[in-house]
Amino acid sequence: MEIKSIGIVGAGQMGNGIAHVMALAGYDVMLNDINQETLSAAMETMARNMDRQVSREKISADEQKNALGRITTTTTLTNLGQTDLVIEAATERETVKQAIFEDLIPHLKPSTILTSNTSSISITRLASRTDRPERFMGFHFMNPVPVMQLVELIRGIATDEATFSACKTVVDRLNKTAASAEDFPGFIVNRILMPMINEAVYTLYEGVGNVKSIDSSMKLGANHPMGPLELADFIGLDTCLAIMNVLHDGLADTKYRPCPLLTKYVEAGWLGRKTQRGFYDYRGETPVPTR
Ligand SMILES: CC(=O)CC(=O)SCCNC(=O)CCNC(=O)[C@H](O)C(C)(C)COP(=O)(O)OP(=O)(O)OC[C@H]1O[C@@H](n2cnc3c(N)ncnc32)[C@H](O)[C@@H]1OP(=O)(O)O
Ligand SMILES: NC(=O)C1=CN([C@@H]2O[C@H](COP(=O)(O)OP(=O)(O)OC[C@H]3O[C@@H](n4cnc5c(N)ncnc54)[C@H](OP(=O)(O)O)[C@@H]3O)[C@@H](O)[C@H]2O)C=CC1
Repeated sequence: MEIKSIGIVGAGQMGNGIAHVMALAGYDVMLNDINQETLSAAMETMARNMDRQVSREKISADEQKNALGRITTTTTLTNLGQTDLVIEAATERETVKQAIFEDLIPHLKPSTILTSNTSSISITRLASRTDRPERFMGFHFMNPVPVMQLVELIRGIATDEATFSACKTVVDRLNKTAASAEDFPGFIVNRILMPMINEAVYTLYEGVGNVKSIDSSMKLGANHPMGPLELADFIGLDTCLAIMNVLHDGLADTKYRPCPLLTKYVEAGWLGRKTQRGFYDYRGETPVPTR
């Protein structure tokens, strides 16, 4: 089945990045969020990110105009029912994702493929609550979506080959690279990346280093493009904590216990860049470490 239209649920940093690349690749995109302001902010972010691509001659002004014209926004979830492929990119909480799929199901075409951009939650469990586990899978983009090359494709226990192949065709059309991962907590990237970030928070918690020395050490000593605490702020500390909890619960091993300092930042509402404060304070000209 050929995918022509794509519904995206959640217009946060991942949702707007996914809409951006899908529209540039020629898909009709319908972007949904519970918040009209979030939808307006997402359209502004996409226009700004495409402006930068035009100024660097990665895309033409016409391509930008056509891509932005292919995106419609809606606060009514059920409007996504007639799209060919739905990518759920709402907050990393299983109850939120389940409620979205439950509300959407009565309005879907029989052929619509359902996917989730979840960073860690069981695809098989999400699929089992829908009417179409064979047409359900994980479609996991990396942040920032317009820049990162990888998309993890995760089959649930019931996902059929036609669904996998339709999603793989979409990844190919985006000129990105698909990696197939089995459905275990955190899949591949976050199974490896998130314990490193959590360990960086323990290194801070135990006073082995401060925010600046930990990030500089990993940038200059291991050639990472961002230090682990800077990266945690970039991903969102709520998302990092949610992923650690899924690893901890799902793999039942104490080595995945979330650092209490990570929990404390999330309890404070210091979620990183998206709330302007996390391991760094972003409210001034340059980011200032908070510890
Ligand atoms: C949590 C999960 O489930 C999975 C995940 O996503 S894990 C997180 C994975 N992501 C990472 O690890 C990112 C690590 N960081 C990096 O790779 C780099 O720091 C970075 C690409 C984000 C920025 O790179 P940089 O060299 O410092 O900045 P800069 O030169 O300004 O930007 C490089 C390019 O990225 C673009 N870019 C940067 N931030 C962007 C953003 N937020 N959105 C869109 N484009 C962006 C720039 O426009 C620039 O594009 P061109 O090459 O086309 O000119
Ligand atoms: N951040 C990252 O680096 C990565 C994240 N992911 C995954 O992508 C998903 C989204 O993460 P991210 O974009 O960072 O998170 P954000 O917090 O930036 O965005 C989530 C968005 O979903 C909205 N939302 C919440 N509930 C609903 C709902 N019922 N219907 C529609 N929209 C809703 C939120 O609205 P409001 O703010 O009003 O609550 C918010 O706008 C998560 O599953 C995350 O694990 C995957 C790869 C990388």
